[in-house]
Amino acid sequence: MKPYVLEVHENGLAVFTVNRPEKRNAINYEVMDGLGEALKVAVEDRIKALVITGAGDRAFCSGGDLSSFHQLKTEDEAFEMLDRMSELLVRLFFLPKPTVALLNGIAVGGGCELASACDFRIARKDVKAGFIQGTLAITTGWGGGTFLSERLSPANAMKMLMEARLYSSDELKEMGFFQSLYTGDPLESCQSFLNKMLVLEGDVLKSYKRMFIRKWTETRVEERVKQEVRNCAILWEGEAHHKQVDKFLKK
Ligand SMILES: CC[C@@H](C(=O)O)C(=O)SCCNC(=O)CCNC(=O)[C@H](O)C(C)(C)COP(=O)(O)OP(=O)(O)OC[C@H]1O[C@@H](n2cnc3c(N)ncnc32)[C@H](O)[C@@H]1OP(=O)(O)O
Repeated sequence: MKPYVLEVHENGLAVFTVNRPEKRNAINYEVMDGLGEALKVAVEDRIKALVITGAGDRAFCSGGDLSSFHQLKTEDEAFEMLDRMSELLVRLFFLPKPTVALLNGIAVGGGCELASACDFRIARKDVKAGFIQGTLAITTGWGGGTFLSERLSPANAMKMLMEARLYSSDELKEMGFFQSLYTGDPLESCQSFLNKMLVLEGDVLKSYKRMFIRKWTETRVEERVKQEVRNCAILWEGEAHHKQVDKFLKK
C-alpha cells in the first residue's frame, strides 16, 4: 500500500492523503517524499487549493514515525530529518494558494505542525489535537511552533505549546486553531467550506495569499523556523527525550 495518495479534482482541488492508518498516519521519509510531490503539483495553474488529510477515521497524523526516527540519536542526525520536513512545511506555508488541513481524526505532535502549516483547519467534531512534544522532552521541530505563532494570539499559541496536552475540538475552535467543525463526510464538508473560494479566479486567491506571504517574509518566518529546528535537534540528543520515546515504543 502506497503511504500517500494524491488526487486532483475537477474543481481544482488537490487532496493529499497520508495513507498509513495502521500507524495512525505517522510521517516517515516516504510520506515526506509524497508531500514534496504534492507541493510540486499544487503550484500548477489548474490547482486552486490544496487539502491535506489522513486515511481512515482514527488519525489525521500522529507526528513523526517514532519507530523509524528513534534511530536518530545525535543532534546532527536529528537536525537532518527535522530540517527536511521543516523545509516541506515552509513550502506548504508559503504556497500561494489556500491550503486546508482536514482533520479526520486525532492530530498529535508533528501532526499539529502539519496542520499549522495550512491556512485553515477543519475538523470532525469529536477530534482532539495537541502539541504533545513537551511530554517527549523536545519542542516542535518542523516549524510548527513558528507557524502557530502566526495563526493564534501569542497567549493561545504559547499555552498550546507549553501545556503539551490534547485539546478538545470545542477548545480548539474557541482558541482559533480550528475554523470549522463537521459531522458528516470529511471531503464533502471540506468542499462546502471551500465552495465560495473555489468559484473565484485562481489569480484572485493567489493575490490575497501573497498579501500574507509578504508579511511572513518580512517577519522572517523561514529564518525563525531554522532556529526552531536547531533548538529541537539540541533537545532531541538529550537522554530525557530518548527515554520518553522508548517508553512509547515499549507500550
Ligand atoms: C518526530 C517529530 C516530532 C515533531 O517535530 O513534532 C513529533 O512528531 S513528536 C510526536 C510524535 N508522536 C507521538 O508521540 C504520538 C504517538 N502516538 C500516540 O500517542 C497514539 O498512537 C495516538 C496517536 C494517540 C493514537 O492512539 P491509538 O488510536 O490508541 O493507537 P495506538 O497507540 O494503539 O497506535 C496504533 C499503531 O500505530 C503506531 N503509532 C502510533 N503513532 C505512531 C508514531 N508517531 N510513530 C510510529 N508508530 C506510531 C503504534 O505504535 C501502533 O503500532 P502497532 O503496535 O504496531 O499496532
